Formats: sequence, C-alpha cells, structure tokens
Amino acid sequence: MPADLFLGNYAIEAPSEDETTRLLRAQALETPPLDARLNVPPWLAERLIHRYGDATETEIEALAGRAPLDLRVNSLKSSRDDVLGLLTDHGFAATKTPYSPLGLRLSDPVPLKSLPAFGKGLFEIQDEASQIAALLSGVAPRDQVLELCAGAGGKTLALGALMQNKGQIYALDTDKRRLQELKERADRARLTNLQIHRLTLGAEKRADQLYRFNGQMDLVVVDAPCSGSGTWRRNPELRWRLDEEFLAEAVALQRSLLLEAMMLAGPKGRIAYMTCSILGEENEDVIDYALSRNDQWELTDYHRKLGDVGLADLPETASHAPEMLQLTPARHGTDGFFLALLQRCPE
Ligand SMILES: C[S@@+](CC[C@H](N)C(=O)[O-])C[C@H]1O[C@@H](n2cnc3c(N)ncnc32)[C@H](O)[C@@H]1O
Repeated sequence: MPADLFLGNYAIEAPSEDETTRLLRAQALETPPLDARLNVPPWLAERLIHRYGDATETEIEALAGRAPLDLRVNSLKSSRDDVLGLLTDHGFAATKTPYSPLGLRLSDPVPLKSLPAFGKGLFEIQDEASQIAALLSGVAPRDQVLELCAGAGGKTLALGALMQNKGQIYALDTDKRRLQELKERADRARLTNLQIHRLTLGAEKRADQLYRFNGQMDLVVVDAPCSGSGTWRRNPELRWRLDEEFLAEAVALQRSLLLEAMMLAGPKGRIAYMTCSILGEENEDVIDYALSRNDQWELTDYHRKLGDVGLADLPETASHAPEMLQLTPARHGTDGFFLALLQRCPE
C-alpha cells in the first residue's frame, strides 16, 4: 500500500522487521552492497546512482546528517541585522545563512517560537532551500500570483514579503487545517495581499473553482506534494515509506498540477515548479513531460535570476540539467530541494 504523499509534515514509519534484518545482515558484510551502505531500499539505490553517479554516497550521507534550524526574517517588519541582534541578546548563537540574504541559522535547536519577536511576526522558521526557491521564483511587487499547493504557507509568506504587500497572492490548497495555519501565520506577518481558497477534491468542482483564474496569472507557484526525500536529515525514517507505487502516484499528481498551472498562467505568465525531492522522477522528468505536452512553454535558466536576488555565490546545481536547480545538503548545506522556472513563449 502506498503511504500518503509527503504533504509538508511527517509521519514516521520505520523499515519492516524483515527489511531491518536484511539490512543489518547486508551492512555486516565486508563490502556491503550500495543499498545497505546508503540505507535505502535496493530499487531506490539504483535510481539514486543513476542520478548522482559517483557523488551518490556523498549526497546520501549528507542527507543522514543533522539539519540546522533556519529562519527567514520578515522583511515587511524587520531586518536581518535587527533579528540577529535580538537572538544574540537572548543568548542564542545565530549566524547569517551562507546564501539567502534573509536567513539566519542556529546550529542547535532552541525554543524560537516562545520569543516575543516570533509572536510579532518578525521571522518565520524556514529552511534556507525554501527561502532560495522563493527568492528565485521571480515574484515581483504588483504581480498576480497563484500558489496551487500553498499548505501552511511557508512559500506564501516568503512570496508576500518579496511582493511588499503589493499585487495579490491567491493561496490554494485542498487541506483546510493547513490553510487555517496559513491564515494565522499571515496575520502575524502582517501580510495583507493574500486571499486563501480551499480547493475541493472532485475534478469537476475543482475546474469550476479554478475557472476564474484561467489565463490570468503572472506567476503560478507549484510546491508539489512529493516523496519528501530532500528532508531525510530531519526524518530519516521517511526513506522507508517510499516505494515504487507511491512514487508513481506522486509523479502522476505532479504532472497534472504542472499542466494545470500552465492553464492558469496568463499570456506572459511564468511558473515556478518546486519539490522537496532529490529524485529526478519528481523533478526534471515532470518538467520534461509537461514541456513535451505543451510547446507554448520554455524553461528559464535559474542562473539568470541569481544576481538580482543576492544569490550570486550559490554553488552549482546538482541537476544534470544545468538550467534547473537541485539543491542538496552535500553541495549547498540545505535540505534537498528542486526548482524549475518556466515561461510562456512569446507570441
Ligand atoms: C509540499 S506541501 C506544500 C508546502 C507549502 N507550500 C509550504 O511552503 O509550506 C504540498 C501541499 O500540496 C497540497 N495538495 C495535495 N494535493 C493537492 C491538490 N490536488 N491540489 C492542491 N493542493 C494539493 C497538500 O495539502 C500540501 O499542503
């Protein structure tokens, strides 16, 4: 049975007893097979080797490390230096994140949410990878933006701050509880250019709900449900939830969300497609599929945006496709995260 798709929070499931025994035996061999060294099921080891080649062990080992605690300063209400000063005053050893100009990093977990500054919306907890994706999304003040999988709003809040509360963000998701959390976070952050809509699950009703946005949006953001394989540092057990059936289901949903985004974007519209996955099937392959079905769209090389958003020093992508960004803990010190930027071809 496939487990639920990764939706932004975590359900823990350890490998089965048989699987644990097999793994322990394999790991005890003088030269353990690669799947045992990587601590992933054999089918997944094959795919990772195909994608990362000689770098596979380095990449997967880094995903077994400890994730730092990153936060994003809310530029609507404060500055990075001011929040850094506040944290230092509380005795927390924070440093600036290496790449995101809005990020601060704590190497040890601390009760950040109990600080008055958190209650006042001066910062949000957000991994640097997710901050980088929002910065590179190409969002601009006065844009009409639709976020198709807004969830509890990690990206939405970052996009809204970059828009300086100008223009409009339509935050859509199927999950009522997450959207409620988004509402509370947006109030705290003083985000005022936001409309939240819950999508129903039935295809016909969904088409009705989306109809008014068709061909209207400057930017559509798809932070697609996925395997969550980029977050294994935080939840190592997550890798044992993944099977091939689960992955196929995720890919089918990702493809349909991206094709839907293509309909919602206007004549000069752009799309930012992202996942917290390190697997090509959920990333470049989804982009290739959608582009092969729709010749009105083309890729925008993410490198073109780096300088504009203060990310000139970002290390090269771990993707085999140089225009698409695959962040990994081994290369970037972030969660594994993927971003591809698309734009409608000029008439
Ligand atoms: C990776 S999470 C999004 C995380 C969120 N954007 C953030 O930054 O915190 C994926 C989201 O997709 C939503 N989702 C799942 N299926 C969906 C669908 N068919 N249409 C829209 N949203 C969907 C889930 O409820 C979940 O909130």
